[in-house]
Amino acid sequence: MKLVLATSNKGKVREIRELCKAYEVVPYTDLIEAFEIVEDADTFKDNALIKARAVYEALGDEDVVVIADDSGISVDVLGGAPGIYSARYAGENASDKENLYKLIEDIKAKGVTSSPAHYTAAIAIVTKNKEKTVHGWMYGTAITEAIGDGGFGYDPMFIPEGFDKTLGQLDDDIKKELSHRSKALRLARVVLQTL
Ligand SMILES: O=c1nc[nH]c2c1ncn2[C@H]1C[C@H](O)[C@@H](COP(=O)(O)OP(=O)(O)OP(=O)(O)O)O1
Ligand SMILES: [Mg+2]
Repeated sequence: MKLVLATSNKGKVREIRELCKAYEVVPYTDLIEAFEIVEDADTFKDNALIKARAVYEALGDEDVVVIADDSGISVDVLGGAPGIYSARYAGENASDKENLYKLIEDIKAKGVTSSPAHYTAAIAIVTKNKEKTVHGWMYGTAITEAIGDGGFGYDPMFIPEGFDKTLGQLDDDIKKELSHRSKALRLARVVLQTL
């Protein structure tokens, strides 16, 4: 079965491919022109559904299976920010680096050098007559330094629980075991088997 990913994030495509080896995983931008999808819901789940539905409809092939991931980081000392706003924390078209450095500065402004934090991933699966969502979480510590260049997004400032290095430094295989996205995709694979 072919899975079409409703994302334009290359880091997600790489990770989802690695975690869904039994499927042919194709970003929707390989099939049709990229278009803007307004992610204006107030939960990860509803934003994932918005993306998956938008791509399902745009493809115009009722037999296709579309998967979307909406995810983000929540920092305790910031009351859970940036959460669903993670991708636009430093502004509408902010880069990963701009978002990362803004988060570091905002944690520092609280007078601390680290804070408990967690990542959330909601995965939506949309196909003919069916919409399903699953979630996964990864807990750890957000630090006020960026170390390493592995992963993507906020990974250089995130130390997963039980480790003393950031996801920027740790091997990809470790993130693959523990991540919010891996956990959600494990559940998504169960749903896919029922299609
Ligand atoms: O494993 C992760 N490691 C580091 N950072 C991460 C991760 N997972 C999500 N994040 C951050 C990146 C982005 O700032 C936001 C996701 O925003 P989100 O809207 O879901 O994705 P996006 O706009 O990059 O791509 P798209 O919407 O096309 O799927 O959270
Ligand atoms: Mg997005």
